Amino acid sequence: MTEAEPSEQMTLNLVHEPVIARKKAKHDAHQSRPDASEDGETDRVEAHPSKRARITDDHPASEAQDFISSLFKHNPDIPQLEASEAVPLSEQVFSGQGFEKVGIHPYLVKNMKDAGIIDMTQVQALSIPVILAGQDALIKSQTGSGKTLAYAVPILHQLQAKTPKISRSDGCHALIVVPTRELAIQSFEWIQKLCRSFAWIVPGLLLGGEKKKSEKARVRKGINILISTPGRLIDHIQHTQCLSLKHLTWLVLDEADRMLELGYERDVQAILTAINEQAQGHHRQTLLLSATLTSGIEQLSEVSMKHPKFIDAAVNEENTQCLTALTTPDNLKQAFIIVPAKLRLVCLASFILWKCRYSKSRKMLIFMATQDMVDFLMDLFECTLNVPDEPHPSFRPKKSFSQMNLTDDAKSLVGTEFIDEPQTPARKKLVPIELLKLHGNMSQSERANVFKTFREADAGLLLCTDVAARGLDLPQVDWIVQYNPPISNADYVHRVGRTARIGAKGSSLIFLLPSEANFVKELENDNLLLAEMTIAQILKKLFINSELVSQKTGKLPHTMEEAATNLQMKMEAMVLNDEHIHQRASQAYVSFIRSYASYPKEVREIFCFKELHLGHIAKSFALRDPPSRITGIGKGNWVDNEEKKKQNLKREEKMINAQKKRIDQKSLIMSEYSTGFDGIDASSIVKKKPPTVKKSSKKKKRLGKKT
Ligand SMILES: Nc1ncnc2c1ncn2[C@@H]1O[C@H](COP(=O)(O)OP(=O)(O)OP(=O)(O)O)[C@@H](O)[C@H]1O
Repeated sequence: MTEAEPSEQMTLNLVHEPVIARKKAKHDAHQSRPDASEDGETDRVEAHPSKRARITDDHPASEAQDFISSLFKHNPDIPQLEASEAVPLSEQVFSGQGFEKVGIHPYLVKNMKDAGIIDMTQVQALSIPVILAGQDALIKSQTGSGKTLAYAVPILHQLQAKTPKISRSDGCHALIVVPTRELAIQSFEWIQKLCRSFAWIVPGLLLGGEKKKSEKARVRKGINILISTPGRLIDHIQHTQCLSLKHLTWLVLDEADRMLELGYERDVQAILTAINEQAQGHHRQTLLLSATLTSGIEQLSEVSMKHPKFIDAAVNEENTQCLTALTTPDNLKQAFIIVPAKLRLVCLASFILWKCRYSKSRKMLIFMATQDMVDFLMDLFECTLNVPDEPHPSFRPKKSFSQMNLTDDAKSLVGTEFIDEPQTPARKKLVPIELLKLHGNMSQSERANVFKTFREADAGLLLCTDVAARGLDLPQVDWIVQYNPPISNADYVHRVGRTARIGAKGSSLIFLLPSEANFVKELENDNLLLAEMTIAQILKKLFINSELVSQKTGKLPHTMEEAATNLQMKMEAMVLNDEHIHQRASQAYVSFIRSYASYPKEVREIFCFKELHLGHIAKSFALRDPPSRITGIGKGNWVDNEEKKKQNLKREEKMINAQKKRIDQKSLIMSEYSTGFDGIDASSIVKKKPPTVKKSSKKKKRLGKKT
């Protein structure tokens, strides 16, 4: 691969001494960092722990060195981070009180009991009485703490008690707006479960992806509790005359802070305008919920709520922090790893093998920056991690000790040394890793299928974009990996919140480039404390368990570096030889570069485009082409005849056109939250200016009031 190497030759040292030295230097202060290793190991990694480390006569050192590509050379240094003073906020999950305590209807209590829900969580105990009292509320509690039931239970309790009984012809009494289709489905399923004993209350779901005609027919029949995504809802408000909001009493905006971002505020404003027009004079209660409430939420509360009550489940006598403070579950172990660009891919693949094949923790979510990255890595891992290695055809393994019909005496003469030689691995039956992907550019039926499959699976790996970052309740996820960092601390909290839900244990790992190391500090400023994991910790597992032989010799690796190189080579060979995967790799690379260039300016100092070494980044996509060749931009004079040149130009043009659709971070993320609603220009609906998000310390203080 052609790379513009830095002038100074730097070699990444994978043996553990520097880490130990660093640990020593940090010593006392470092004790505040939790230990990253989730299986009770320390950070210590023996450089060459097993018999494979020995270089025999058949494998002279020079040959072993040959195996090592430039993966471990010319990498930037890994910065040493100071220990943090941050003290994470703690939030109690359960309240220790039953739902009867707040006067909830016994049938509702029974329906919850049937689903294994007995005691209220802290946020439920705080919110339900406020909602029952008819007050508007701004509700914040950590991810996975039961906010759905915190609003659904009191709404249903009041709906069933209405006299005369509500009927389908009334239209919508409660409207629940959520940012993604998956979250809409999930909330709908819960409301359906709770409604079981109240047959006259009809919940309904509008989320696009389904024919609008059949959605209209369902609206015409009558829906009392309507759950929808914003775009689709506006479409119906505009075009479905039978959608009646005149009896609307409850408006719930779940993931309220998300509703303020990325153009959603216009949709929300349009929904509020429609409700105000149709339900004039009718008492309305508005509830805004999220695990993170940014200061901008106050503008939304000002336009949509009257004298709202602020509920923060983390606030208690000891902790009086304001509503905008970030909290993660106590049972979540968070770690970061600083990986130079060239080693990113192999570290990710090794981490997947470690957690999804070699250990018991086997349900993992990996967040990526773009849809193209998800598509590419899905295909690449399917073809490499799930396909056993073929030994090199010319390789003739020596007979193993057990294959030689030696007498016991002869065996003792030969000695056990002989067994220790690296052999062609026995053709073990490979346990495939269940790979799934989820992003906003998939059909609704595909998305629904993946969501259902992953939710029900005991093990598996879901590669996804931020479409899965908010609200999704996926049981027993062991690991959250952020292969690309999020654009804000709040997004970090939502992503890691897909694990360690409702008191369960979970772990998370974020990959950072050396130039991005300050993101750890940024998180610490919000009292989010992460332990450091090292590259050696990950690659050690690959080496010990290696099923990957060298493509060159067909033999097992002798060192950790060699094991990593074998894996990287396998992936590079796949990209090189498979036109489809090569195309995907190139698109993924371009999409990554574009998304990186458009990080919001608040974090651009950390995610600085100029710090990217594009040649090294290309390696992290298993591409051997020089960057100019991948993007088609720049000098790269790499074709040797006119015909080929034309073909390549065409290919590049096609690729760049495809990329134009996903040109910046904002539109990228908007597409992730696509509601399935096409062809409507929100600006044509809303004339009123949306609430602008300003930072105001005074207002922050007001948000900080205790409930
Ligand atoms: N009182 C309870 N007891 C036991 N489990 C509960 C209780 N309330 C909710 N749960 C369960 O907790 C899980 C998380 O609930 P929910 O999805 O509502 O969390 P959330 O706070 O909305 O999370 P997020 O902020 O990620 O959206 C669900 O599986 C739900 O069934």
